[in-house]
Amino acid sequence: MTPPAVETTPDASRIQTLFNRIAPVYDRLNDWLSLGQHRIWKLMTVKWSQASSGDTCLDLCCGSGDLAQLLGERVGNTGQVFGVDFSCAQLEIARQRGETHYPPLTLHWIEADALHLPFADNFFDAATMGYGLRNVTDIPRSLRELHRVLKPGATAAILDFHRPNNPTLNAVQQWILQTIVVPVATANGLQDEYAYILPSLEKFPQGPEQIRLAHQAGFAQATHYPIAGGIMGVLVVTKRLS
Ligand SMILES: C/C(=C\Cc1cc(O)c2ccccc2c1O)CCC[C@H](C)CCC[C@H](C)CCCC(C)C
Ligand SMILES: C[S@@+](CC[C@H](N)C(=O)[O-])C[C@H]1O[C@@H](n2cnc3c(N)ncnc32)[C@H](O)[C@@H]1O
Repeated sequence: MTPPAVETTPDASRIQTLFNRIAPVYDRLNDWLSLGQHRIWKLMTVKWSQASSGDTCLDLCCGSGDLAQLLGERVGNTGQVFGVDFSCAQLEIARQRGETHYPPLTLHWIEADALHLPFADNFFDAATMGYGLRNVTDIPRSLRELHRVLKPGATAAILDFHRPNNPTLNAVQQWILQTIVVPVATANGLQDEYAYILPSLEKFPQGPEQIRLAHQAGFAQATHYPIAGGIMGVLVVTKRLS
C-alpha cells in the first residue's frame, strides 16, 4: 500500500479531513461571512510580509490559494510563490485558480506538512500564513520551521483570528460565529466544521503570547497588529540578518 503523501497525526488528520470537506464552499463562505473583508485582511498581510518584485516567497497553509495569488501579484512574473498545504482538495481549488490568472504568475502548489517543510534552510525572501497557525497541531514547531526556511533578514506575516481585548467586541465576535457563521455553514451541511472555529480561537494564543512564541522559535523581531477592531490579527516576524 503506497504511504499517504503527507504523514499526519490523528489530530492533524482530523484537520486535513475538515479542510478537504469544506474546500468546495470555502471561498464562497469566506466572502459571504466576512462581507468580503477577508480579502482586505489578506492584502494587508501580503504588504506586511515585505514581499518584493522578483522574490521567491512561501504561502504556508495556502488552502484554496487566494493569499498565495495576492503574493504572486506582488512578486510579479520575475518572482515565484510556493503554496503549501496538506489538504489535497484545497490545493485542487488553488491549482484551478492559478491556471485562470492573467498575467500568468509562477505559482507552485506543494502538498506537504507545515511541520516538515520540504525546503532547504534560508530559502525564502518572504512568507505569509493566512488562518493556518491556529490550525496546525504544533504552533512552536510550525514557527521553528518557518524560521528555518526564511533567508536571514526575511519577514513573514501571519494572519489569523484574534480575541478582541474589548469585552463588547469579544461578545460580538462570539455572537457572529455562533449565531451567523454556524447556521450558514449548517445550511451547507458543514455545521461541525465551522463550529470548530470558536473553540480553536479560544485555545489560540493572544498577541503578546504569539510574540513570545515567535522569539522562542528564533525570530529576532516580532510584532502583533490587531486589525478589524481586534477580531483578527497579524503577527509580523523577522529572521535575524546574521
Ligand atoms: C477568511 C476567514 C476565515 C478562514 C477560516 C479559518 C478557519 O480556521 C476555518 C476553520 C473551519 C472552517 C472554516 C474556516 C475558515 O473559513 C475569515 C472570514 C470568514 C469567517 C468564517 C467569518 C468570520 C466572521 C467574523 C467573526 C466577523 C466578520 C465581521 C465582518 C466585518 C462582517
Ligand atoms: C483556514 S485554511 C486557510 C487557507 C488560506 N491560507 C486562507 O487564508 O484562506 C487553513 C489551511 O491550513 C491547512 N493546514 C492545517 N494544518 C496544516 C499542516 N500541518 N500542514 C499543511 N497545511 C495545514 C489546512 O489544510 C487548510 O487548508
